[in-house]
Amino acid sequence: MEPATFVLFGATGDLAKRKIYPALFQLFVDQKLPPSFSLIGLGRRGLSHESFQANVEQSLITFSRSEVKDADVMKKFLRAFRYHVLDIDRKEDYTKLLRLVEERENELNITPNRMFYLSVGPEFFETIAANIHESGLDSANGWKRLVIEKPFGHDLSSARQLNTKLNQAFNETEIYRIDHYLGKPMVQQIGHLLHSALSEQEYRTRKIASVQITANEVLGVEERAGYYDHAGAIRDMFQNHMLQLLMMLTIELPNRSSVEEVGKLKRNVMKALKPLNKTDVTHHIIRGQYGAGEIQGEQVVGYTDEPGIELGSHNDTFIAARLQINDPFWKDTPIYIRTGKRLKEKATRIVIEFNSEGPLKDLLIIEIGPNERIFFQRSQSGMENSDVEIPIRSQHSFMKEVVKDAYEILIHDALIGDKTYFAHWDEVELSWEWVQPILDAYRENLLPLHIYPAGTYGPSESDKLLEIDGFHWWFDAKNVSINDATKGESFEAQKAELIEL
Ligand SMILES: NC(=O)C1=CN([C@@H]2O[C@H](COP(=O)(O)OP(=O)(O)OC[C@H]3O[C@@H](n4cnc5c(N)ncnc54)[C@H](OP(=O)(O)O)[C@@H]3O)[C@@H](O)[C@H]2O)C=CC1
Ligand SMILES: O=C1O[C@H](COP(=O)(O)O)[C@@H](O)[C@H](O)[C@H]1O
Repeated sequence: MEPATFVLFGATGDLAKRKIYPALFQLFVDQKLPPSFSLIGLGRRGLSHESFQANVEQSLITFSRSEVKDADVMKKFLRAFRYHVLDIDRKEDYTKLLRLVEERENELNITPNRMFYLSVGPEFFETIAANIHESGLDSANGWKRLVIEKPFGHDLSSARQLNTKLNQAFNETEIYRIDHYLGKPMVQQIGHLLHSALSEQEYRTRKIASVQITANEVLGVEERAGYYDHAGAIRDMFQNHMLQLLMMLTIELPNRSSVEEVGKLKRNVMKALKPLNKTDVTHHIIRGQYGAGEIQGEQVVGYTDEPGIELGSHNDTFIAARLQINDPFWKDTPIYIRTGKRLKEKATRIVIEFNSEGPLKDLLIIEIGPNERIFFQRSQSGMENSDVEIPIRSQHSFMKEVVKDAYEILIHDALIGDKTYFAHWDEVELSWEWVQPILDAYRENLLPLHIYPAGTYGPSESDKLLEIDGFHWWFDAKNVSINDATKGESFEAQKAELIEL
């Protein structure tokens, strides 16, 4: 791996502490960082190199998943860390930063490969990219990469404008847009797993009746009111993570696919998605907001009583949607997506329901979080019994190894220059295009805002969205719980057999 300098904007922030430092440390322990690695942390607050290193150490002690918490190993890792005071708007701070970066490159005798990681609010992305360019930080004789956190824009036009600005300093091949769902090991495999799991016959005869993609959260808005109250579930989760899950599920990736192939396949899915207009939205989208309720035995306040939330806010904390992909394979299969905060349980999962006569349904279940697994199950709606799980034995490493954190995978990919599991501009733009009529309908209040009690599965209208098509959400406690699986029949063809992928 080539040597590199990791220039981290927002080095004193929450994401850096909880995710970026632990991921880098794990890569260090696994010997997956470049041998000559240097990190320069940036922020406004004045810190010495030593106190910065001490803060990073503290975050490793609190958040690292590594079993190695040995003081000597940490010290060795922390030796690579320096801190520099920088105000994003002050051009002279970038000139000083350039000097420090060059000094470190000379000390370590490394090629000036520079990775600029923007772990700061999105309002700063344009300014930082422009100042990097003007200061000459981007013009050394090595590679340069820009890693940016979400959200990428606030709507279609702001996303386009942001992209144009970033392109003045970095070209598309140098921009790495993080969507941490794309770093989840199961998500990287889902298209492949789905297509391998379906037998040839099922695949050809198109027996899939429906697809459900769920990302339920127990957490509320927490300390992020300022951001979330202007984003809502639609921008925070749906436009990015949920549509990425849809793309990853419905493309079939050849084994060694290039970044261009992946981008093209994902683009095709988004282009085939039947567009909504403002008036269709009412039939396809359910908007919700949590009220007060009980979560895991504790009373919690409603969204509008959360600290920092605007009085009478109409912001959405839940969205459910019915989508349709107009391509030969998926055209008759409704796809339902839902995500929300303050729901009964944390669960990110995909359920594929197969066509069948009678009450027993054959399901393929792909659990993405909190645990990762994939299995077939025969289930009966509304009953406490459902049947034998047929786990799918996979050769894929994630089934055998400790599951890696998405940030470990994505930071490593960025360091080696692999953009496969980053959001490409075309698909980001197409996602905003699809979502824009919903944003318009929200703004014009064309869609009711359903208040749901915290600790439930969202507004009952989200159930009706499926009921009119003859379906229901699987595995809500009122239907069948995955954990309550008991004995019964299993898929005839796969009975008692593990399925090898
Ligand atoms: N936290 C999370 O779980 C997630 C965050 N994100 C995204 O990551 C990014 C960072 O979020 P998070 O870490 O939570 O934010 P925080 O508010 O915790 O941190 C913001 C960071 O930006 C720095 N900063 C703010 N203003 C300036 C300025 N004018 N000049 C220089 N530095 C500045 C702060 O440093 P200082 O105060 O020292 O100036 C601080 O290090 C955001 O884009 C967010 O949307 C994405 C997914 C999850
Ligand atoms: O990006 C975000 O994701 C988290 C949910 O991520 P997960 O990996 O725990 O499923 C969400 O809580 C947050 O609001 C959002 O910004």
